[in-house]
Amino acid sequence: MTRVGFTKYHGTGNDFLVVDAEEPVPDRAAFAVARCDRETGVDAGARRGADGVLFLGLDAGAADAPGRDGDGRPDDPVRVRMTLVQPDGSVAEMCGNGARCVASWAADRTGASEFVIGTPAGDRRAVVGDDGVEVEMGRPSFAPADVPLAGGGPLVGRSVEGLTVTAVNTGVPHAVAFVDDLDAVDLASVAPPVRHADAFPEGANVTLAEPVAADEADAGGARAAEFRQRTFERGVEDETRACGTGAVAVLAAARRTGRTDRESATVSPPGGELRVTVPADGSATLAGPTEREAEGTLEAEP
Ligand SMILES: N[C@@H](CCC[C@H](N)C(=O)O)C(=O)O
Repeated sequence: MTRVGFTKYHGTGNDFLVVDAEEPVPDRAAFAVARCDRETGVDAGARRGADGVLFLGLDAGAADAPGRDGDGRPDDPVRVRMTLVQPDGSVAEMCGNGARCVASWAADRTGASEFVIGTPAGDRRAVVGDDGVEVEMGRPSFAPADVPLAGGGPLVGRSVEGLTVTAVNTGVPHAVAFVDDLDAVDLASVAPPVRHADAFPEGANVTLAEPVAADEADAGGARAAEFRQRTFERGVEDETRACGTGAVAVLAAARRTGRTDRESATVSPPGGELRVTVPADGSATLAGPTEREAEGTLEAEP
């Protein structure tokens, strides 16, 4: 039996097995389905199983010590190719917390601190610093073709399966609903009908957000600076401890629906605290801590 090496990382509780893309895994979907299972999957790190497997490829030469090219200029950022295979075997176009873990893994491997991560949603720059990892997340889009939506115009503050949602693509589709009491919602019951609604031909992650703070000077204004977040993830088919594309979706939807006019906010999923920016013009960013939890080997064929 062939064995492959893995490392486990998490970003604010969103946990991933990381496997070098060179490793001989014959069926990545079957590997992810088996290893991510919360009951029977990999017993490593804080929780058994995982929210996905990141198959990563470092570009040739990236493992060299970082420094300066022969001409004295700093090296170009190291390129890493990222493929996230989810617990149901599907491949996600983008994953914000996954991308933060990718940068941590690449930093541990190379000693570099700046990376360009190649994802199916496009290239994303990432910087590893003392207080965490920041990733560029691209521009959130509400355009029906981008989300994607089944038809009509943008879906902003409209009822889908009983939940008032705003649909936005932040690398993957999210249906964002603002609620007064996040803890009062039975997400496991409310989310699946929205996740599978006809409005979303490719499905959607379902993200709930509760605005929790507006400073005194802003009383009465649309200036929420902090949100709590919960996300039911497509591909995991369950609630996760954190979702980075979801955190960006919260601020993008809050701006779009007039709940805040701030370009930056703190978004807190159950697993920790994320810093998000959504500028009026330009790429969103996502920043927060990551942690390397465990490493080992696994049979390549489950
Ligand atoms: N956990 C992720 C999102 C992963 C993709 C999602 N489940 C989907 O299929 O759209 C994040 O941190 O962004």
